[in-house]
Amino acid sequence: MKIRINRLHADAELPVYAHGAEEDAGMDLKSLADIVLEPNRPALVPTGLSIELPPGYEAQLRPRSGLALRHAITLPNAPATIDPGYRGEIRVILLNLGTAPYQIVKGDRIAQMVIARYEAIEWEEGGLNESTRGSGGFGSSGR
Ligand SMILES: O=c1ccn([C@H]2C[C@H](O)[C@@H](COP(=O)(O)OP(=O)(O)OP(=O)(O)O)O2)c(=O)[nH]1
Repeated sequence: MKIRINRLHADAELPVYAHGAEEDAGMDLKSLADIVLEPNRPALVPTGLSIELPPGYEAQLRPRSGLALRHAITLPNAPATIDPGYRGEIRVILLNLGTAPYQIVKGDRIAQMVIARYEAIEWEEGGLNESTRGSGGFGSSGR
């Protein structure tokens, strides 16, 4: 499917699948700025992109596993939600869980974006059907 996208800055780059749409779920998002990530200080990183998702679709932003493993860089709000009605710039909240500052350079791939369908639901109040689990949870079935 086609999704409308705007570059809000001449240097903004469209997200791409690294191995093609058949093999990847996530497209890499690139930073539009040089930013130093200080340990334990969330930073808002611009992408220079805005999109128009059809109703029933969201974009989810997720960490890149390489950055997470090698540099302890994550998205504290992952999976971040980009709503179909949002027309502003997509920005990525990055958090450095390491102990040393980490330099993000303009053009670095900082996160991945997955386009996902969701159900728009209405609540129906009333009796709930019985189930085997019932109200058990939080380890009730043992280790
Ligand atoms: O990492 C993120 C998270 C959100 N957004 C944008 C798109 C999203 O549609 C909008 C609102 O996000 P969210 O609903 O998570 O924010 P909120 O804290 O609940 O604020 P709001 O009251 O604006 O909904 O902000 C981003 O660009 N990056």
